[in-house]
Amino acid sequence: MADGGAEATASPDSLAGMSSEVAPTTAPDWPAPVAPGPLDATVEVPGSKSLTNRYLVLAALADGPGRLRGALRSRDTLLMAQALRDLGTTIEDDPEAPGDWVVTPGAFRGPRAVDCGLAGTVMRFLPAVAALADGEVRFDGDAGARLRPMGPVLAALRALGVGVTEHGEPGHLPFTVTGTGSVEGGVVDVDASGSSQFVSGLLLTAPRFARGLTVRHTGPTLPSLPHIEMTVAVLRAAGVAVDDSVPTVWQVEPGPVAARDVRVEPDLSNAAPFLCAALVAGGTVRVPGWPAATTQPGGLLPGILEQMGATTRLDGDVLAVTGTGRVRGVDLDLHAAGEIAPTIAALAALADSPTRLRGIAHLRGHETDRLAALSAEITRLGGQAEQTADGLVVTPRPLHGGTVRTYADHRMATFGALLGLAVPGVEVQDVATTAKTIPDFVGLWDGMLA
Ligand SMILES: O=C(O)C1=C[C@@H](OP(=O)(O)O)[C@@H](O)[C@H](O)C1
Ligand SMILES: C=C(OP(=O)(O)O)C(=O)O
Repeated sequence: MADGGAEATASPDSLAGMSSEVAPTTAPDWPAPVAPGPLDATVEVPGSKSLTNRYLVLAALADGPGRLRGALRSRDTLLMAQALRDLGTTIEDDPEAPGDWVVTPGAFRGPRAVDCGLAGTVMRFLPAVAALADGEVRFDGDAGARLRPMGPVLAALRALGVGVTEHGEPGHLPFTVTGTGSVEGGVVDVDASGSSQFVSGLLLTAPRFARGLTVRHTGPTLPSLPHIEMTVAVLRAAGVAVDDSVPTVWQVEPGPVAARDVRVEPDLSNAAPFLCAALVAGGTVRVPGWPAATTQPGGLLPGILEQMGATTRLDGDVLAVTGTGRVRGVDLDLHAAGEIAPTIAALAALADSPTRLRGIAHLRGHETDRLAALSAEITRLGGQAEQTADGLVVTPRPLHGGTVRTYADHRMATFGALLGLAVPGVEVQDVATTAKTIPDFVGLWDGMLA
């Protein structure tokens, strides 16, 4: 089971190799169900993608075996696990504790090839790990992954003396990192206006650099700060000293990464379409396991949904969102929580007044150009949505049925599902793309409506 070995659960792993280019042509469009009436549902949302992939990387860098409980098993996390295995880490299921991953660190090895799929976390978090390997590590992914920005990560590694060879468009996959077994570290400037993951990916491996690492952000904007705070929090929880007292500068001390036994929070961004369903259909949707405090950007959802007309209540660890079927438009700066923008855009298209979403220019480099995709798909169904320099303006109009194109983007599929709750005749192309972060999306959606 070490070194590239298959894990015991065969079926979820088969998702990891699933090509998002192939899926759309083989699967029929999914008829998105119309809400049967006001909802009264409890939805158990699987683990957080962002936390699972951070914990996997830190466990592989740790000073002994660790355990992840409640880890997400989806395409992005299975790709991360497989890549770490290929690099020398042992990641196994525990037959005594189904769902747990037991991670035993090993020396990182090259030459190897990493399949990033379309996962930003894999393509941005693993190049720094590969710099610790003793040989070449080639990175590539889906056709769509080759469009996603990578330049600042590659420039930072080069500035740190790590060998990087680009094989295609400069600043994009595919590329090769040539590790020598160690990285000196020091100080590096990074323009992270395109993605917070450029910073997170350097910080996660930084404690294993000989001198640690100081990362200074140089760009005009910084998206997804909660995700960087998440990186800092998981590092600190593993005993790593991180100074983030100066805004947009992060200083990671060199030192051991403690092996840990961690439980992964539910994915609050994946909870979003279910919670939003209560606003669209009326009634109440509950999500158990809601953390009292979190660095996930989905923690902002209760406040946002209240602005859009919901009432929310946290009862112990159960978040309940209640809607009336009427949605209010909003003016929102989503730079901290860009990954929930497609879901909020669906609400906006069904609202009773216009919505402006700001601060999300970087969504043009997500799984697809999400501003273009959202504008095109809202328009396709008869709505009105225009791109701005840094977001979208959505002006509600009566929508009609039609096929929502998903562009290999899981959040475009859940966007389509949400519209379908209120608009008869919506079909979602390639709903299987949801497997990127939530493999049983259709089952959970049907269960919520049953
Ligand atoms: O670090 C992470 O886990 C993530 C950071 C964010 O990326 P961007 O800063 O590129 O938006 C987010 O959108 C993505 O879904 C996950
Ligand atoms: C932007 C996203 O993913 P990634 O981690 O691939 O960047 C997302 O899940 O919305």
